[in-house]
Amino acid sequence: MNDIVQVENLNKVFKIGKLSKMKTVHAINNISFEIKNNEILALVGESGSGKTTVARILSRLYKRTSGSIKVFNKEIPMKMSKADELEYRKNVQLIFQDPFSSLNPLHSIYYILSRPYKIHNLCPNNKIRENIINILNTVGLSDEYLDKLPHELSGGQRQRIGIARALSVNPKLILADEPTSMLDVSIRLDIMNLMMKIRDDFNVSYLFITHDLAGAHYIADRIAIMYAGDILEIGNSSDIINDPFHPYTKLLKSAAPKPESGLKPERIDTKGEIPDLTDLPSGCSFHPRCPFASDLCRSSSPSFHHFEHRSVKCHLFNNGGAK
Ligand SMILES: Nc1ncnc2c1ncn2[C@@H]1O[C@H](COP(=O)(O)OP(=O)(O)OP(=O)(O)O)[C@@H](O)[C@H]1O
Repeated sequence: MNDIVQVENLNKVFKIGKLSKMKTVHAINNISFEIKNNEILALVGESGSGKTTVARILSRLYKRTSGSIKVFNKEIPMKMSKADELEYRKNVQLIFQDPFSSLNPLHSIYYILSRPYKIHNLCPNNKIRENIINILNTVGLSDEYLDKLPHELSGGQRQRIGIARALSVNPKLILADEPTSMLDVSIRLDIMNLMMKIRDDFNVSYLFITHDLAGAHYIADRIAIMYAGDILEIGNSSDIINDPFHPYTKLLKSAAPKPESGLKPERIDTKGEIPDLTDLPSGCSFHPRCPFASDLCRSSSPSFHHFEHRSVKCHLFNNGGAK
């Protein structure tokens, strides 16, 4: 499979506060990953681990502090011409978490879905309506929604409109930032199934951001586990869920709430919370919470150890890796 996106040594810091009280938030700390053609990569982690920041950098809503981003093997510069920016946004679309606020309440569904066709000049004006109806059908809605306002739709229907809007420009990559977290449990599966069908029918790749390990297992080919702006384990979904290697992945699995997901609870003893990103701990960022932490973990940052279908950033694997 060819890579759609290659991210290398990505960093993002935010400066917060003023003058002498200014602090540096280390939101993303030197992460690397790739998303392959037709692949769904899930980014999983607790609140504040940096998932949304990654999506915002990839969608160019945030500027990266440093690091390299390649799309189709072409380096994406920090600054782009307007034409290149438009082309980039056509290829890389974002679906938002909140289907209630991501659609302008004053505009009809027709108007909302017509914008991408006009902005990107995708077809003659007299073809827009036909294309919108096709895309509505693709996301499981009919033309009776064209004249409705967003408040007349359910959360699931609104998220379908968000997906239709993203899909209308024929993107190569969709960045889906917790697209199901605000929906009823019964609707979540429908939306994930729709996204998977779209992946197959339109050959798009996704970066799927979620707190929910079970949801990630359901939809994703590979999972990257994020903690304090870093990726601690990345690899094949089934391997990571059925047999997590990193102590933090084990912790996430043990906290996964859904017995019907097939996840077997495996409690590990741990303490504490995600570290202060303005004052990251020395060594491994997870060591203050890790029941297996040694002096080495406190003093030295681990590098990745590579296994057949995954990579793990943990000193426990230094000697080939007893788990
Ligand atoms: N614009 C900003 N200015 C300052 N700090 C920011 C900004 N955006 C994000 N952060 C900080 O960066 C860190 C990562 O935030 P981010 O929203 O990416 O995490 P997340 O994993 O997506 O969390 P959640 O699941 O709650 O959305 C947090 O400490 C957050 O406070």
